[in-house]
Amino acid sequence: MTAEFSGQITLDGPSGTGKSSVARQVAQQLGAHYLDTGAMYRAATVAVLDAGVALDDKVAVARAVSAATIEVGTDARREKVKVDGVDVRQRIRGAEVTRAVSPVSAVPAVRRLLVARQRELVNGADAVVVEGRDIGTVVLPDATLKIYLTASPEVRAQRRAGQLGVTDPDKIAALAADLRRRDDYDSRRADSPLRPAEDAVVVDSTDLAQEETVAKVVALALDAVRTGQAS
Ligand SMILES: Nc1ncnc2c1ncn2[C@@H]1O[C@H](COP(=O)(O)OP(=O)(O)OP(=O)(O)O)[C@@H](O)[C@H]1O
Ligand SMILES: Nc1ccn([C@H]2C[C@H](O)[C@@H](COP(=O)(O)O)O2)c(=O)n1
Repeated sequence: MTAEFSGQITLDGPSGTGKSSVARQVAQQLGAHYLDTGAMYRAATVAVLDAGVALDDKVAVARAVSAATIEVGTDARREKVKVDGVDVRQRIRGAEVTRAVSPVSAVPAVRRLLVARQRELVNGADAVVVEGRDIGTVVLPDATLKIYLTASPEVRAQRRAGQLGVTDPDKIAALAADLRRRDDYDSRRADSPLRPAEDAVVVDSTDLAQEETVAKVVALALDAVRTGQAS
């Protein structure tokens, strides 16, 4: 563990670029807290699905999210995601939630609720790594270091296949289509679309091993603290 870092690191980027894996490891190496904001939108989606409301009924969607108690932890070594006291760590990664999360997260009232919660969770932490889609642009615009993580669509689909143990080429093609569909939705929405912050450092991990990506972000973070700026 390196104890030299204090401040906020944001890690945004498209689906399957490795944000969660990299952010968690960077946080562990820097002794920082870690917040997975995608898990918060996924937990909100569980609440919406369980309320049985139509995904295009924005008022009902926001009401369902507001009525639920969503708990997401910030310990980089122990994942905690609960909805109304129920552990949903596995459920939020399933196909039902993954299909519904983009429309739920595009509802402005849902974003207002969760962004406020995200700021509450990280403010006060001496060191924190926060990953998502709008962290550098909206949630923490004054962060110490902003990273925008990318990788080619082919590599992202292969990584997701490896994560799920999928080898059938047709299924890998379906995973690639799902990544494209989600990125398209997340980048085209009106409220807080996926895009790099103007002052973000773009890290292309296409040809990097995960440990190399982590090492690069850790080096940038320590450099940002030393020089007082991100790049
Ligand atoms: N160079 C690399 N950098 C980051 N992750 C990598 C790398 N190589 C392989 N991976 C793997 O890619 C997979 C996808 O990573 P992860 O789930 O962290 O992505 P993500 O961007 O958080 O995805 P999503 O936005 O869909 O939640 C993981 O199994 C991770 O270990
Ligand atoms: N800051 C964030 C984080 C996530 N989302 C939305 C868009 C994603 O498709 C979905 C799931 O995120 P993942 O777990 O795949 O990182 O949540 C968002 O809009 N803003």
